Amino acid sequence: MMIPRIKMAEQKNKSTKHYEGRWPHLYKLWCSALNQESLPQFDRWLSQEFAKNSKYGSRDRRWYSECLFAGIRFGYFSLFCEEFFLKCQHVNLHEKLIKEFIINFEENFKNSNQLLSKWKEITEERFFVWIRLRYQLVYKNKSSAVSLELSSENFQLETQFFAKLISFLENSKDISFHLIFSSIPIWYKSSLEKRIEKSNWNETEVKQFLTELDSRPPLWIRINDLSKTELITQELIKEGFEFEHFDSSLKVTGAKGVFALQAYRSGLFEIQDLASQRIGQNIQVKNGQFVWDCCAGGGGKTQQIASLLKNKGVIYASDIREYKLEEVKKRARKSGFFNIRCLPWNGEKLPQFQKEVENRNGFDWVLVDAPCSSSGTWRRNPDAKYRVSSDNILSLSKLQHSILEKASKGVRVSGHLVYSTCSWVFDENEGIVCEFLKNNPNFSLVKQNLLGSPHENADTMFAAVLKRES
Ligand SMILES: C[S@@+](CC[C@H](N)C(=O)[O-])C[C@H]1O[C@@H](n2cnc3c(N)ncnc32)[C@H](O)[C@@H]1O
Repeated sequence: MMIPRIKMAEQKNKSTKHYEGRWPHLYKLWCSALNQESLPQFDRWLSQEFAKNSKYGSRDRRWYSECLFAGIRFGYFSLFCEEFFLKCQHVNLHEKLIKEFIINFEENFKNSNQLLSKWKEITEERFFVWIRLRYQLVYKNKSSAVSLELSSENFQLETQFFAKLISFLENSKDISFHLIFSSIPIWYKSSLEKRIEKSNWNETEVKQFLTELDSRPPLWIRINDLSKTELITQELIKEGFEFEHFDSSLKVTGAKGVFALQAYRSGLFEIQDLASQRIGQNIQVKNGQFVWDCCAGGGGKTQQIASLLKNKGVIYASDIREYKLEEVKKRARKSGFFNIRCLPWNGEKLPQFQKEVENRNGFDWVLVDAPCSSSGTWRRNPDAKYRVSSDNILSLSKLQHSILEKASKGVRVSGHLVYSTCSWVFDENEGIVCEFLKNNPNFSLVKQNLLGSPHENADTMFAAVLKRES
């Protein structure tokens, strides 16, 4: 395989040759990802690959990880460029031509299977030409650990074509152009238009939202017990991390992970995105109250609620996947929370809670952190944007509506129902809440908000607080 000459700016004192040696390995990893039965959950798949390849050092891993994530992040864009280039490289580019090509592209690529089979047809070298050109634009504006540059004598035609195309995509008012530039499948166009309209986003907010998708989000941690803040920050400083403090949250930057820290191992803090923390903050529990976290997953929010309750109240954690509840129990033990009771639930009839719940006529708080498209987590998991198409959104919203309806039966009079997702799609959020309120006049809306990006440097999530009046 021909390896293009490249210049790497990761460490200026290292020879270019050193980095060139990595490209064949990168291509092999990329092929292996594409040869899975379906698009793998990328972060999980990559850590398994690294575990199999102990020969990769930590710098190599960081480089491969950044490049492969860029591959997934900008894979839709790369495919668009390659198809467009092959068809129109000798033609003068103009807005109408690009528009027509986008319509054609949308027709041909309607789901992840179609994308995946086309990605397999493009040589890895050509696929990464567009990725590298696109990635450079990110690098210009942000400090990043890795930079990829194409040598000027290689791929000149592609580089010139890219520059012309980008000037159209960046300067157009057409939302389809922005979607292509941000490598978001066009099938999200109507959802994004609806979000812009309903949230009344101005141009800056739209730009901020789309630009933040270009790179990974920062690492956010949540302090379990504020009285231990000093202990945590001391260890972070000692281990060379930098951080910014926001109430009980810290934005942490460092060359290594935080898993090895004593403060993490002894449960003094949890890794939790800021937007996810904002959801938990809606649950304003008082000492002694009862909470049901009915889609608890691995227990991120269960832990947060437990830290608010300080063992003076009870939390039931449920999920359809029982193995996830094992994780909830493990984390509870680590953090010293003794008031978490795990009970599987399949989203239908209420589970058999202990008598204590019946005695109180239900829960003070029920949290429905519903399964969703995960569109708000694309920065972290860019593969998620290809996994869901418009049809999936429809079936997801039916499931969300059903779970919310069933879970609401667990709320006592004057208690609260909190509905949340890690999605920015209106039909999974405000749309569900609106339908629920129509069917349940005994509930009223206290508040509903989109959380995180574009207003905070975090994922984008949604939370609505409803009160049972009678
Ligand atoms: C968004 S995740 C929850 C994340 C979790 N609350 C956290 O903070 O880490 C949604 C969860 O809903 C669960 N789920 C999906 N369908 C369900 C159903 N019909 N009934 C109950 N839980 C369901 C999934 O297994 C998944 O763990």
